Amino acid sequence: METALSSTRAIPVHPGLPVVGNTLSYLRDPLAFLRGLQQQYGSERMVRISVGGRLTTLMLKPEETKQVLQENNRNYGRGKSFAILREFLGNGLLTSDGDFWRRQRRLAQPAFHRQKLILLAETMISEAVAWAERLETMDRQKPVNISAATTDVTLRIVTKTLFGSDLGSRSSDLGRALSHLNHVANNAVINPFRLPKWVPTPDNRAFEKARREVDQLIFSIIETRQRTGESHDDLLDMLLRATDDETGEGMSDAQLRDEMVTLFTAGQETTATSMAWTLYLLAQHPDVLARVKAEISTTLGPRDRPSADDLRAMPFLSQVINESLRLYPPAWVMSRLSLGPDRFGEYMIDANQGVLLSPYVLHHDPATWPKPDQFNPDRFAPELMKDKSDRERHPYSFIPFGGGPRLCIGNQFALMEMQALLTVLLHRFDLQSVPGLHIKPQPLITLRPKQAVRVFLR
Ligand code: HEM
Repeated sequence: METALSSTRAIPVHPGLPVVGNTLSYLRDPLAFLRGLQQQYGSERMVRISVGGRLTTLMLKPEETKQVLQENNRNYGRGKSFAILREFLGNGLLTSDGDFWRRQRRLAQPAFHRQKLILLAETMISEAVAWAERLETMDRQKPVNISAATTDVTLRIVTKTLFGSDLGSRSSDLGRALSHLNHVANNAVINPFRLPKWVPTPDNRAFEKARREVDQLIFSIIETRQRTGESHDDLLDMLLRATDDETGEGMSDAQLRDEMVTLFTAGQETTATSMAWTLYLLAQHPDVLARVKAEISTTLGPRDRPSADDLRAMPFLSQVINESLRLYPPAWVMSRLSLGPDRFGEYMIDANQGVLLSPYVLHHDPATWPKPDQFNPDRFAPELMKDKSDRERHPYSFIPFGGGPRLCIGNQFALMEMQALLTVLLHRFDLQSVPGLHIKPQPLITLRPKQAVRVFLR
């Protein structure tokens, strides 16, 4: 014990201003701030920063990130930063912790197995085709707002794959109500002056109204399903029928509501944003675009509509998606709270400490990713998966979907959706950039393009 203590070294602390610490630098430009820390403290592997009155340890390397997310994951909980999300997601997979989370994850996991996802692939492909047809009716001389277009199509896909296609007019009501709730919640999360939810501010009232509307719709859909007993190939059905192997119990209606809203929220904006970034990058890199289009053409041959098998048979398309997720990971930071002490070599993190993990920082580490700002999908070619010293890249140097037991449950879903949309769109259209358009990332809850992405579809 004595040896362990004597070999402990203090984690470096980034100097800041009295009282506010590093809050202003962080708020001014979070991405530049985090990358600056990586440059300055990378060799120390972690650094302490003080943001919003709380000391947090930022992990700068894959090994320590892996320890938090995987090796010692039971030592880390969600912490306070998830409180606002919990207000509208309830106690769903994203916001719950401990044994409750473990049970929910066990129940939900089978719905995301590969074979089950294949059933959803057909819905994704049909929606992709309908999307391309809608885009075909637009004026080709004008640039298309691709951010709005990807929001629209991902909303349709997530509503259909979660709640099925038998909703009729309730489908668009539900899509609208959920995205409204999402929008209101986004504002709440980024508003530092938000008053407690019991104060009837316009924002709080809008939030309550949106939540009531979503709840009414979801509970009525669940009730119809239970009453008719009809079977559907959608996620709601899979979750309705899920029972815990250990206890034989299923989910309550309230829990189902929380999981459905969670899946919708976690799955829609992330995928829409990644799609917009990918199309932006492709429009800026005609050489890469030509290679993807050639791969799609060879795979599809004379067919217009891809099959689920086609989607998995295009390695270069997957490389492009990975490289886009590397440059612009929608979940750019993830936070945790330590439950007990944890040792990292010479460093010690005590109980009750904030820990920040950042896919964005890891994805831009020049030690692993030479010229990290360059878009180069060949980095993901199997023979090139090496770091600067020609070693295999550490698996945690690329974590757009997180890692360990809390790895994104929808990762395969999201990749399949992106593959379907990109395949159909790029097969039908030629993509061209709008001259002079250079878009910076804006780190909100997700890492969004700062302005709408516009491209020519010809
Ligand atoms: C490009 C798209 C996506 C990205 C980049 C992404 C990223 C992530 C990340 C990084 C986490 C881990 C968060 C943490 O550990 O703190 C996560 C968790 C989660 N994601 Fe995704 N996600 C995407 C799409 C989806 C989709 C399509 C769904 C559902 C249909 C989904 C559902 C979830 C859920 C439920 C969790 C919580 C899992 C748990 O803690 O057990 N995500 N996602």
